[in-house]
Amino acid sequence: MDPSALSARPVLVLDFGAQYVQLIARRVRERHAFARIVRHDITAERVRELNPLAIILSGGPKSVYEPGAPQCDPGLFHLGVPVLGICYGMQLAVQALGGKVEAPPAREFGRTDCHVLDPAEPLFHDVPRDTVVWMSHGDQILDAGADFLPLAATSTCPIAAAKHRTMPFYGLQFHPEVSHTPYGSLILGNFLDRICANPRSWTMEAFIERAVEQVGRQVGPDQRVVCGLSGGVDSAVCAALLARALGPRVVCVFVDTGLLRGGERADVENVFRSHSEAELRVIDASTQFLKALEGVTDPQEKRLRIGHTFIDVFREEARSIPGAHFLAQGTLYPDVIESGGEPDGPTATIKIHHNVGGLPAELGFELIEPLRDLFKDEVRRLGLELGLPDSLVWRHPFPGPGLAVRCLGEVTAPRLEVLRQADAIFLDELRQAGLERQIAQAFAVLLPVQSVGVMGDARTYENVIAIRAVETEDFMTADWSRLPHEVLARSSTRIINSVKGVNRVVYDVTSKPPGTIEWE
Ligand SMILES: Nc1ncnc2c1ncn2[C@@H]1O[C@H](COP(=O)(O)OP(=O)(O)OP(=O)(O)O)[C@@H](O)[C@H]1O
Ligand SMILES: O=c1[nH]c(=O)c2[nH+]cn([C@@H]3O[C@H](COP(=O)(O)O)[C@@H](O)[C@H]3O)c2[nH]1
Ligand SMILES: NC(=O)CC[C@H](N)C(=O)O
Ligand SMILES: [Mg+2]
Repeated sequence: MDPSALSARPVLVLDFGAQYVQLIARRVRERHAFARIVRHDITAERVRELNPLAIILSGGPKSVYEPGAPQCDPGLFHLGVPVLGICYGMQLAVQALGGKVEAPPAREFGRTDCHVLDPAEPLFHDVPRDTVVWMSHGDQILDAGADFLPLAATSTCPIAAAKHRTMPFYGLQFHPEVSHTPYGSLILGNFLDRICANPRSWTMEAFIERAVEQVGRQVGPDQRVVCGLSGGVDSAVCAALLARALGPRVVCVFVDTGLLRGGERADVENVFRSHSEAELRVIDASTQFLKALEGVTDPQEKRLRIGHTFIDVFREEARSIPGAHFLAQGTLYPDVIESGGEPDGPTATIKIHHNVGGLPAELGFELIEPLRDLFKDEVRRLGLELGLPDSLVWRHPFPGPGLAVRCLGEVTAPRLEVLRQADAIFLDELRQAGLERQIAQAFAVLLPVQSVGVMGDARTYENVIAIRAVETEDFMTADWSRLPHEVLARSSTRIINSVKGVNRVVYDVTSKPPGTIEWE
């Protein structure tokens, strides 16, 4: 299925390496326009094919005049599509269109007072003339040339915003996407609504309609869909959408990988049967997964093998489902971006998500991934819209590769058991402290190192468990939770006292970035 077929005309966000490029995409979506992040060197020809509503050029760490600084196809400026350049993006466009960019003596970082020059300018509609913006730049536009009209200024940056006099190009030296620019979201909204005539069609109701129609068209009346169901919110929402489109032609398959948490299998069965009438098959493939992981310690290799084993299991099961040509998965936008290698997507591979980069070349199925364009918070809103219970919609995510990517080093049954016990205790402590909803995801990790301890007057040399709790909405960025010390203390004591083979517990205080949520 064409991944963008379900979506409205996109706002393409060209990624020049900005730390929070996803934030731009999310802000655009909050304004009911469909944002897609693409590589900075996407060709003007490809952009024309994608028929975008607008183009946004992101910020970036380089200086536009440096050799090797990332460029964009200059043809973009002549497509007649409105372009908004943010920081690096503005500097790049102004340089490409005849202006001059340099590093002035004073750099600007953080909150800055900004003066809007013309209150009638649509980009600044309803924005106070004197406002605060968030700056983060060492370079700025020294001379925009005769073709640009300055729109705003700060005390050291005379061209804090500008527009081209004849082409639909707008530039902002400051960052409208961060919450420290109080009117930033409004400015982005003005760009979309007043300059791009945004039809505001990116809503979850409209999404459901389009998705149901698209899936109904794709799957013939005698064909059936195998839907990988994990108990997580993504696959539950995916299954609910498919059930709406196809009724009993959806068969949900839950795979017990042997990499699940304690009690997970029974939980998933209970929850699913209580809210869905679709068929559910539960398959125990734990031996197969453990065998595939034997001797493997490299994180990417683990993910690849897990992705392949999932497909083997789905294929085997599909043999007993007549007309099962399709495999549906609850793949989300972050899974796709982080796996890298998407045709138009940004290039860096962070990790191979088992359900994207981990798939074998010969799948044997046509994939259906109706959530492939959505962020997690959007999937949750979709779930609520589809009538799924709160308890399911707000479940913490659990990755398909499961405990395998939290069992650092080799994955063996005894090591998994140590991890499973420690994880259950930590989650139980969080539940008892009433912290579950405020935390986005929490888990234990078994490290491949041993440390010295003393227990009952005797020396020990045993495993280390790391515990991790993070807060985030979209799982693209995250901060570690400031858990109360008592909760950490109780978790640590209980884990060491009751899990055999563990003598030390540490708490992970790394945000994302620079860390990722999982350790592998
Ligand atoms: N144990 C499993 N059995 C069958 N399919 C699975 C299993 N684990 C993962 N999948 C498939 O892989 C997809 C991606 O997994 P992922 O963990 O990202 O999503 P999820 O489990 O649906 O939601 P969440 O992110 O909330 O855990 C799932 O939507 C599902 O289709
Ligand atoms: O189904 C999945 N297959 C995977 O291969 C995978 N890797 C990470 N995750 C989950 O994605 C979110 C972001 O995780 P990271 O910050 O570790 O990339 C977190 O919620 C992770 O648990 C995965 N889910
Ligand atoms: N945040 C940015 O985009 C910075 C752009 C450029 N590197 C500068 O310092 O001005
Ligand atoms: Mg999951």
